[in-house]
Amino acid sequence: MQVKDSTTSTSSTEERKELTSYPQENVDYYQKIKWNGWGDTRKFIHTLQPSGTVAITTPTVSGQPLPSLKKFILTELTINGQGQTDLENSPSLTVEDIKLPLPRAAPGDFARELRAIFKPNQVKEDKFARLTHIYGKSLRDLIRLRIGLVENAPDVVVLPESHEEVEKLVLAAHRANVIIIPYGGGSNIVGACEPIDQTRYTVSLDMRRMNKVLWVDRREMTACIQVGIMGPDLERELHKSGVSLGHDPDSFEFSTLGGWLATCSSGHQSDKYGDIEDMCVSFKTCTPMGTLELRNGARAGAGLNFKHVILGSEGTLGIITEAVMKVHPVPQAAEYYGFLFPSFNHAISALEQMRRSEIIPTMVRIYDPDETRLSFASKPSKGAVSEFFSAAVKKYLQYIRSFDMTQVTLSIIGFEGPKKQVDFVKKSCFDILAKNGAFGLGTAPGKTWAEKRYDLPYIRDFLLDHNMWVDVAETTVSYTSLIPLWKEAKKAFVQHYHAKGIPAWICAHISHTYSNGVCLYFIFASRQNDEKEMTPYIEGKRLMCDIIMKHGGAISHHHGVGYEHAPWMSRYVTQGWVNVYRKIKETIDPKNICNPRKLMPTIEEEQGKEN
Ligand SMILES: Cc1cc2nc3c(=O)[nH]c(=O)nc-3n(C[C@H](O)[C@H](O)[C@H](O)COP(=O)(O)OP(=O)(O)OC[C@H]3O[C@@H](n4cnc5c(N)ncnc54)[C@H](O)[C@@H]3O)c2cc1C
Repeated sequence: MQVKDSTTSTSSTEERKELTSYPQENVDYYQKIKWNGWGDTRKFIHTLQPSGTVAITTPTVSGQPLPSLKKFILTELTINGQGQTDLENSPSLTVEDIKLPLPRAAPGDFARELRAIFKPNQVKEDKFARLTHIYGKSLRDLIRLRIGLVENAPDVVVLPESHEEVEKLVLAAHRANVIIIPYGGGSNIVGACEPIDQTRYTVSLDMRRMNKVLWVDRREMTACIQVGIMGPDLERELHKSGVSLGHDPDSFEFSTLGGWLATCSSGHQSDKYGDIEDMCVSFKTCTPMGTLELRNGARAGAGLNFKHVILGSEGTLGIITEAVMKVHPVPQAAEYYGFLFPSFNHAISALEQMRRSEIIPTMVRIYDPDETRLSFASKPSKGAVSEFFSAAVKKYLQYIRSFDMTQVTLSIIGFEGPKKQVDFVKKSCFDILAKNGAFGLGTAPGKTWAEKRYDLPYIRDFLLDHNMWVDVAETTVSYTSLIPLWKEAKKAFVQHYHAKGIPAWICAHISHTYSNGVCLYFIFASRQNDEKEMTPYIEGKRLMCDIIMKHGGAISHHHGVGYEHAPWMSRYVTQGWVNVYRKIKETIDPKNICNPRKLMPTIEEEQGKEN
């Protein structure tokens, strides 16, 4: 093993600079995204104002107060009502404070081959480029960046612009035994892009310059797309031809088509348009054994569907460069409504009835009572009239409809498609909702949800700035196991931390629905200790995964595996399939250069010899 020196590598001032404003053309995405937090460097900054109120700055509003958020945090993150009286400060280190390991020397002819394949501005070796391609956006990643815990880094970041360049690079890397880690938006939260092998020269392959829609076929309703394209760019380009992909994950603004395919991603409207694997027709994958392609076509019954060997393979079998995706017309109507139910059970009962009726909305999100309260507490004040209306609704529900206000459950339900279809589906669903005690809030909450749907993750940065942490766990679970899992996970999580004298808070929502189950998504929070130790957090995450497995849930519905979930994979897919995967990997990538030590545990890890 090579011994690393912890000195910083050199870089030009221009490349090291984090951008806080960027009208410039030709700025790469990694320079526009927060290196130690979520999202765009220019917007969605939560701050604590001198008055003590939390405020948010967005591209359009500066310092908009969120009057209830601080009180909510201080009263909810407690043990038996006892907790902090004010928020503490825990600032992050700066880029300059962080020391990266020195880059390893490129083996053999590899450096010369890189220069032959790529233009100089496609190959970055500066500190900022290397630093921003080490981690994804998991809590563990952000904490390590904020405290400067960096043990390994890619030696070079390469930004390809075509399939042919990737093809040549992979073959050169195979010859030289160089590791390649594909990097899309870097939005994964499972350690999927992190270089773990410290012995070999490592390339982070940033796909985001491969961002073109190559063609749209309006007859077959398909589009061929370079997979480094980010969500908003993709939809903007498709809309020019009157079509849409309809894939809208919470990370939409900062993730790529390639990342979605490689992690089996799922978007808000998956109930109608399907998950990413349903939308995908074919793609090209550059592997050390050459490029693997699939035929286009509506469907094939000729043997195994090899599409599924690559989908979800998280860069461990090769690099996806271009994909043919199904598209659909930009919806004529898109209507989103808010409802309040007397309880989580009432909302689930309505959902099951809608599913059984086979007339289903485009999206159903159901927030449990704790997340309902978080949702209301994170809102900006809308003024006196709106506040009066909210108070009146509350009184009506409490005294006329006999709602127990501690159990109120918010749901956002959306309908998209041709207007006639939307009206038909809406009518059927509204009848079912009414029979299950739902109180309609109209389109205002739906509109707010649609406008703010990408904003919630920014709160995590604010919590980290104030010595707290928040993380998530999600799963697919059957209707039968849904409530038992929800109850046990919430109770066990809080008990686990309280037993150690640490405050804890947990909520959940249903984010995707199927005829045989749902995606149940937990959000949980606690306080950091002064040393920023990750053990307490990792214990909580393990606890959640174990409970999910106990109730027959999937180890992930849409966040993927990386190395975070790899320890559960033998139990989840069973050992037989782990062995099959290993044989496929050996065949396609015999030197293990493609994103090693992700997705499945190594034999040594299984035998407990490595962590
Ligand atoms: C705030 C937040 C919200 C999120 N919400 C959702 C959600 O609603 N739905 C959802 O599905 N996920 C969600 N995620 C998880 C994450 O956004 C998804 O896993 C996403 O698909 C990752 O895409 P990416 O482009 O960022 O990929 P990256 O994070 O860059 O990479 C993910 C994995 O894919 C591999 N990879 C990337 N590009 C390629 C390629 N071209 N060829 C081969 N392998 C490749 C990488 O090597 C890595 O293993 C969320 C994450 C965050 C932080």
